[in-house]
Amino acid sequence: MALDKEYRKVPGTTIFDSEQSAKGYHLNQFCMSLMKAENRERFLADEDAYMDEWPLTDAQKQALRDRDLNAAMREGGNIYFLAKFGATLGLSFQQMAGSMTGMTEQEYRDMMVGGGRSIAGNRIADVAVPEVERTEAEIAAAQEQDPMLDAVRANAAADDSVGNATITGAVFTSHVPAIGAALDLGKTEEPYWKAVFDGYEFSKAWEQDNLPDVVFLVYNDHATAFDLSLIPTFVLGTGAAYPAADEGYGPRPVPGIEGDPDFAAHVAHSLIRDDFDLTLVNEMEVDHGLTVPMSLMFGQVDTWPVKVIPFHVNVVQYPVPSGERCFKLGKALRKAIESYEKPIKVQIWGTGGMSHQLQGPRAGLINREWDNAFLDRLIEDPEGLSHVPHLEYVEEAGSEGIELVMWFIARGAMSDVEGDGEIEVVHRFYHVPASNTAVGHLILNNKPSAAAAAKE
Ligand SMILES: O=C(O)c1ccc(O)c(O)c1
Repeated sequence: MALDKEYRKVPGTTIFDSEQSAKGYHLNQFCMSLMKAENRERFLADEDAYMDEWPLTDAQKQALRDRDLNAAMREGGNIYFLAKFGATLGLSFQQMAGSMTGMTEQEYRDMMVGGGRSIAGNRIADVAVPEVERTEAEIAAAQEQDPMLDAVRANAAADDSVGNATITGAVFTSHVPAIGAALDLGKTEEPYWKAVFDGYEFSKAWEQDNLPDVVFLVYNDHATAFDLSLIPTFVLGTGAAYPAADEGYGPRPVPGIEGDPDFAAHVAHSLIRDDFDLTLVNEMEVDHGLTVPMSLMFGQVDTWPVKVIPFHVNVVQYPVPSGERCFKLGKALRKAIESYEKPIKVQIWGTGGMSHQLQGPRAGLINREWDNAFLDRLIEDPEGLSHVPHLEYVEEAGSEGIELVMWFIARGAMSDVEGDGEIEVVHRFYHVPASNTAVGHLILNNKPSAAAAAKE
């Protein structure tokens, strides 16, 4: 079922949602650049030359040249960003707002002094014209004017296939950086590393046979994209591309990640409406937390064969989210994915863990028994396991073992959780050590019941 966007019907109003944001991304970032005095000077000295430095569309540039804020908003501009442009031109916020109303500056000011625009006549019902009363030409003209439908039309034109997205499986794996280094430096045949990579031979073959269109990849950033200046709990990547980060040893020699902005925007709408207050990010570099699982599952390739939606969870600075919260998020994620009206196949990956402690006198802690009990319960009793408190992870699985809470997002999205399907354990692997860490790996096939599959 498509998400309702009734807000598009409010007269004289453009709601800045993910679709508009994607459309106006460069326009808004261009406006942001005008926050610097030096850039304002360069813009005012030669507007076209400065605009040409940005990947703006002709329509966006023309809107700016015309000082037409309505047109700029149709092209994806947001008023708070456009206000930087207006300020550069010396306009007050009242002048900017008034310029969009068809009134003179004086008329607008007088209206505001007189109590502002009345709500009477400005509700949805006041402007809704019954379709039958409009000629086809009028309808076509109105649709042409409706910028909010552009993204929808573009999607429809690009894809005429029918059916909804399906979750085909879940992959759980550690994401130790040294595994990436071993691959990149050609050490996979060394006995120490062979024992690790052998556990993924089956996985690579399985992944090729069960290639999804998109991987929803849950991981934690390790002080790479997010340092202490910004500590979001949950981050959803809504961008088009994510380069591999330089974590201090030079960037890994792996391809960049291609995102899926349209699908990610849909997931964002659905999850946020279900009260998961996500941070959305359009530009970020991704570290070993994301690239090592990709290498383990796809090997060394020139291009990754799937699109990826990165999903970061803060497990670095406490308070970090609980297993329960992540499990509930997984359930909401299933709803979000299965309501996406394109017949794409999606895998959800949970990464991080298993037991490891990278700090202090207890560094090197490994708890095989706890790890294997975790894997057993993740399969059989994920709901019960999700109630394990943070302290148990830290005490039993080491301070960095807390990464395991992320696995619940993938597990919560499996059909058996809601009782309308089953999972099948396809592969399980456990090995100690990889650097300071116990490596755990699990692959689950997701098998929704026939009734649940038909509903999708
Ligand atoms: O075992 C390690 O070396 C190691 C280092 C950094 C990580 O983020 C990690 O998960 C493991």
